Amino acid sequence: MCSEGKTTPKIVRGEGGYVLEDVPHLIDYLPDLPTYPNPLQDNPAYSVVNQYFVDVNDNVAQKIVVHKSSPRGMLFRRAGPHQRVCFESDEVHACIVTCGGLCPGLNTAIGEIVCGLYGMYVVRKVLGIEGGYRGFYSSNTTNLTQKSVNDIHKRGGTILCTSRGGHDTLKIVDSIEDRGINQVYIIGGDGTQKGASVIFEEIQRRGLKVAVAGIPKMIDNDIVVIDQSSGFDTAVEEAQRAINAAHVEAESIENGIGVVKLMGRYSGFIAMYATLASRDVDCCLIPGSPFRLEGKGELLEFIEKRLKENGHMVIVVAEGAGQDPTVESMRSVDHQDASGNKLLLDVGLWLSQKITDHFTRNKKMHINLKYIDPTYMIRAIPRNASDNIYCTLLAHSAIHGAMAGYTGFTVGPVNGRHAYIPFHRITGVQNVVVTDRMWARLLSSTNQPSFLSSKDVEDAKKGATDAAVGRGE
Ligand SMILES: Nc1ncnc2c1ncn2[C@@H]1O[C@H](COP(=O)(O)OP(=O)(O)OP(=O)(O)O)[C@@H](O)[C@H]1O
Ligand SMILES: O=P(O)(O)OC[C@H]1O[C@](O)(CO)[C@@H](O)[C@@H]1O
Ligand SMILES: [Mg+2]
Repeated sequence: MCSEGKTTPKIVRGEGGYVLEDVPHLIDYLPDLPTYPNPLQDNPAYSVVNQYFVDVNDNVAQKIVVHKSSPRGMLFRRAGPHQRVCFESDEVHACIVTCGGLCPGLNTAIGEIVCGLYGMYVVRKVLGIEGGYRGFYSSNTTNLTQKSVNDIHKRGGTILCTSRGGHDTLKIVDSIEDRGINQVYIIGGDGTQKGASVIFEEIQRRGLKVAVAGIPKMIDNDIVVIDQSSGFDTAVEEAQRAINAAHVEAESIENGIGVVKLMGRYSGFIAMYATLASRDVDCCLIPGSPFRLEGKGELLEFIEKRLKENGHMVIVVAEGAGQDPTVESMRSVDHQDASGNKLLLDVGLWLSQKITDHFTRNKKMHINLKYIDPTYMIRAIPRNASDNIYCTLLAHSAIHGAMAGYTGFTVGPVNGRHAYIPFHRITGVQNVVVTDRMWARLLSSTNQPSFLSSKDVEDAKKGATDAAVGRGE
């Protein structure tokens, strides 16, 4: 595995505090590249729409809440079809790969890249790389056609299969070069985008006319800059079913406790949003907001209090929660998956055991605890309607960008508008739940204590500032 790319940021400054963080373009290292009229101008569907093409000077602002005296913030290039493209239709040989964990909407993204290339740009050569990054050099490939992807958007998973690890940059780029591929569409999470970044670096170093486009997917919502990652909405919706079940079980028995563990290795977005959406949850625990079990005002005391008040309670715990020293014992510190991600032991099981032990030990109350772990169920399902449309737009934006010659970018919505974001802006830092207004809404909705000491509050505030700096805000 290589480290992230070292591309120098392409910053364009103008009057009035204008700062564009542009994405690389093939012309940056292939200055004589010819351009062609975009075939969309003759497409009966698109030619009737006013202003279908984006202006090359259209930008999207990262910061939309500004202060009178504060800097205006960074701009990104607006995504969309351009009047001129850098590829002729019959010269395009595209490939698509899916990497990392599953996520609802992967098949939509694959299908829409294929159909978009065929339908909008009259491309006829699209290759599916099977089994993630290692598939470039060790697996089969499959020819993708509009017919072969016809109804895959209705299915969960990825028809191309996926994997962790196996990112061998040189072998991957050799394979791209040997096969004559000139557009690479890479669908995956934060790790995948890091991998895409180093592939782009190597392609640029070799001076190849190959556009590399990243399409972000991940249920954890841990990619910075973009508003929200695709698949997240579906995962939150599916998590409701587990929370409902926990609630029904808990309220139907004396002193019932339902514990639901939701995915989120480093970030607690699924847990936080699923809790806010449900309103049946009494307590939500996420990474970044430490809690302790024993002691005044701590978790076990709160559970006892809530049971006395309501007779039942529901706890949602993100899988990455409980990483502070108090619960250090449950962490498998030395273990990593093939991609280098930290492997955790089951915080839900650990917590359930601790709660049960506590109430058995002090004999004050007989509790009935049910532990529900819907882990893979929330990501192995087909995408919902909104993620389907979202993935369609991501795929189309990626195609338009690659056809226009942009490269080394991830596409995604920034304040509601799709933009091209240079890889390095999203690979350096991970998106985590900042204990800000949304977290305050959650605390107020569940009426749980924050479990934070004054030192924790200080640390959280510092963490929030650092995270904002990391996100470039
Ligand atoms: N720093 C890196 N450099 C090169 N490749 C990387 C890097 N980090 C991760 N990768 C590769 O990216 C692929 C996916 O990474 P990972 O397993 O972390 O999933 P992800 O894309 O973050 O998705 P998710 O976390 O949502 O499951 C793997 O094949 C991994 O080898
Ligand atoms: O078991 P796997 O496939 O490695 O996936 C588990 C991980 O996937 C994620 O959902 C990211 O896709 C993490 O939250 C979780 O830790
Ligand atoms: Mg990841």
